[in-house]
Amino acid sequence: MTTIARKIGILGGSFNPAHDGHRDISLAALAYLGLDEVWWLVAPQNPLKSPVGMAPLDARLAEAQRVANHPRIRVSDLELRLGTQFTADTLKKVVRKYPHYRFVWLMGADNLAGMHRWKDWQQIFHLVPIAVFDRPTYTYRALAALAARRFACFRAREQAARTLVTSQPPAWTFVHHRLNPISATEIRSKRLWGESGSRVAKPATPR
Ligand SMILES: Nc1ncnc2c1ncn2[C@@H]1O[C@H](COP(=O)(O)OP(=O)(O)OP(=O)(O)O)[C@@H](O)[C@H]1O
Ligand SMILES: O=C(O)c1ccc[n+]([C@@H]2O[C@H](COP(=O)([O-])O)[C@@H](O)[C@H]2O)c1
Repeated sequence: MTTIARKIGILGGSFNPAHDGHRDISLAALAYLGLDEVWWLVAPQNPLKSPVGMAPLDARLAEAQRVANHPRIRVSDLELRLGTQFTADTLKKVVRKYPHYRFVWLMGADNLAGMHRWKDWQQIFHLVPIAVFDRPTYTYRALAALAARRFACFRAREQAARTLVTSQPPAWTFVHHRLNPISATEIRSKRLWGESGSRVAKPATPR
């Protein structure tokens, strides 16, 4: 009897805080990519972002759990437990730790646009397949970026998205879906300034 490997999408992020944009692309990933689960890997600290204004990991995990609210979205502190900060290192360890699972890295178009600044970014393409979800204002920048151009010949048709997770990397696709303009930056600025526009004495931490 052959066992069918579980298909897992990994959405790495700062989740400072988590919001419906994360949930929307996770639900789209479950449906379009035919996944069993999506794991939200809440990053202790994105190496390219400032730690200033980054809420404590525990608070971000708790808020992510509240926002995810779905039986097939798991919120995880795996990077903390693995002791990794860079995605290439995380994915190497994850693939080794779960040899019977199949993984696909999920990210928004803004991340593809800047991926050539990540440590060992080309290695990431060789570790797992990648699904990029369109995001308002980033479509062109993402598809014109160095990562998209360098791996252009490994781009799979969107219609073949269901087979992406079991494809041999490098393999990636760009998913068009119902766009959501929300961002954590916008949420943080509203919390800091209040709806009236006057500055309020609220910390930039999740509720
Ligand atoms: N509205 C959205 N549409 C598509 N992808 C998104 C959206 N929001 C976040 N993502 C993706 O989710 C992942 C984690 O994002 P992150 O936690 O940094 O949220 P963010 O809203 O981009 O935060 P910030 O505004 O602080 O940079 C990234 O791959 C990002 O591209
Ligand atoms: O590995 C890197 O060099 C690297 C640089 C920037 C971002 N990342 C990862 O990209 C994911 C998205 O980050 P963020 O802050 O945009 O949500 C998250 O898992 C980060 O750890 C990784």
